[in-house]
Order: sequence, then C-alpha cells, then structure tokens
Amino acid sequence: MNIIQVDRIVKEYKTNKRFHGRFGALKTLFSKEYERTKAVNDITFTVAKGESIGYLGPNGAGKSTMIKMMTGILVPSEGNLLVFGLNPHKHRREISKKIGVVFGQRSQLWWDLPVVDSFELHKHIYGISDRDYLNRLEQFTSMFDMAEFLHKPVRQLSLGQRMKAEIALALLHSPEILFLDEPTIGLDVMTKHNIRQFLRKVNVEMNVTILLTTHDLKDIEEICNRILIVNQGSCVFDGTAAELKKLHLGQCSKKIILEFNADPGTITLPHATLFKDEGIRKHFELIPSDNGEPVSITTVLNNLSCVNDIKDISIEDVGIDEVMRAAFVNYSQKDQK
Ligand SMILES: Nc1ncnc2c1ncn2[C@@H]1O[C@H](COP(=O)(O)OP(=O)(O)OP(=O)(O)O)[C@@H](O)[C@H]1O
Repeated sequence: MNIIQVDRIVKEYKTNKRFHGRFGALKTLFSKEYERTKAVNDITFTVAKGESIGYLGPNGAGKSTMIKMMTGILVPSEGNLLVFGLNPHKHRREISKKIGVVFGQRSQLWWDLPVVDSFELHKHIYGISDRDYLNRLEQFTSMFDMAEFLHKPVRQLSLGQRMKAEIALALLHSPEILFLDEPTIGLDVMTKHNIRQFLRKVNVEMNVTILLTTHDLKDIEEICNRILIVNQGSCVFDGTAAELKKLHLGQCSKKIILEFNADPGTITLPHATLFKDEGIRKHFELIPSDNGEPVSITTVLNNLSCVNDIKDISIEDVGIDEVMRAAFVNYSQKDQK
C-alpha cells in the first residue's frame, strides 16, 4: 500500500532580485523584479508502508524542499502530492499525527528546558496516553542511553545527545512515517553508528516507514533498502543500492589499492581501471571480463608482477561511496550533453 504519492511535483521559489553596487541594497528593497529557482522539477515516486528510503543528491538538489512539501511545511507549485491520501499542507493537523520529522540542523526541543519537559509538552499536544508515553519514554531512554541527559536543559547537551532526543521526540506519538533531514550531520562515528542502529530497529521492528536525506552514504548502507537520487531538481534514479551499483559499475564488486614506496607515475593494470590516484597510493576497480562476469582476484594478482616496487596491497569491496561517485559522474556528464 502506497502511503506517499508524489506525482509530477514542481517547486519554484520566487525571491526578490538582488542588486549590487551603490544603492544596491535600497534598490533590492524597493524593486519588483523577481528571480525564480526551480528547486524541484517534475518529480514522481511513491512510497509503500515499511520502506526505508535514502533521498540523495548533491547540495542544492532540492532534497530539503521535497521533505518540507511532504510534511506540509511548503506547498508545491505544480503536481499532486498525497500523504495517507491527503494533501499534506491542507491537512497538516491530521497528517502531523501520523508523521514524525527530524531536521538535523534545526531543533524541535525547547532550548532552555530540560529534555523531558519537551517530551511532556509533546505528550499533551499529541494527546498521548500516560501509559503509552511512559512505555515509549522508557523504551527510547534505554535504546538511546538517554538517562544521563533527560533532565538537563537542551542547551547543555552535546550535538549527539540532542540528536538522540530529537529522534525520540519525533517518535513519541508513534508516527507511521519518520522523515529525517540529514540526521547524522556533524556527529562522531560512535553516535552515528548508534543512531543508524536505532533507526534500523525503528524501521524493521516498529514498522515505521523512513525517508531520510543524507550526504553520509554509510547512513544509506545501514538504514535504507531503497535509494532515490535527485540531481538539479529531477529524479535520476529509483532502486536498490545493488541496482545502482550494477547500472554504474557493471558487475565489478572489488577494488584494489596499491601502495608504493615512491610514486611510480602512471601505471596500468590489466582487468582494472584507475579511479583514484594519490601518487604513492593508486585505487583500481576491477573491470568485468567479456562475458560480464567479475574477473577473479587471482587473475588480477597474477598480473601484478608487471608492476614494481609495491609496498602494500589491499583488496576491498566496492562501497556505496564509489557507486555514488560513479553515478554522479555519469549524471553530470548526461546533463552536459
Ligand atoms: N526559501 C528559499 N527561497 C529561495 N530559494 C530557496 C529556498 N530554499 C531553498 N532554495 C533553493 O532551492 C534549491 C534547493 O534547495 P534545497 O535546500 O531543497 O536543496 P538540498 O538538496 O536540500 O541541499 P543541501 O544538500 O545543501 O541541504 C537551492 O538552489 C536553494 O538555493
């Protein structure tokens, strides 16, 4: 069952034209000239209950704008957008009971109050029963190790503690969809890991549909089972990480990193392409053989005898970072044509 339907959505921002130079500020203030930015351009997709979707794209691709439209904060300029069959802007009140929203760069907690006071306020606004509230508070406190900061004012929390509290708050009323805009931005490795594990549980065990934007591809690997990529406002990919990998890197699934004592200059390796050259460290991706099958590592290692002065060799799986890099290169090349 589709709980979100995004059909040919366009969002255009209209801003006052800015003038520079002498009296530029005054001219900007009184001018009636406008500039238009198409942040979202003809995007269509649906989301089914229980999915966990990574909404990706370069800076300025229109990700936050899309989240703001789906949560009813912004109104689309064109197209049809339904969340639980309702227009999210017109029915913000009904929709807000079924969704939770976390903006990595903006807080929904009361800055000067202890965390638990924001939770209490949320309980009253959303009409959560005492029993449900206490159960969920206990569950999130233990899952997120929140006991040590539950009674501290929000302004005294670390970024990681605040983000945990933000996510717990967004889930207190037991929403069916959780929207997260860059939830792991600026967090340390352990906190990121903790938050990803928590979100995975929320998706799998609590059956909460997740749609998140991120620039950290580990979030995608650990939380999401579907990827949507937007570029310059348009959707350019909708599928799984494995499909994205196949589309942009073929069957290739391994990379070889050769480390040298001194930079050997340009080197070629049979059955592999150089994708990153750091001088003394060269990164290769394996090219599939003619029948499309991946070349065996042994074949590649046998060919290394033609390369001298190797200090170290490592063989790694191609990660989502390489896949995305290849995808973005391909999409930007298509744009230039
Ligand atoms: N309130 C606004 N008024 C005018 N233009 C805006 C406004 N908000 C966003 N934009 C523009 O719309 C485009 C898309 O912005 P948006 O914030 O949705 O992108 P994003 O993909 O979330 O970017 P990032 O990854 O940097 O957060 C950008 O060109 C941005 O400058």
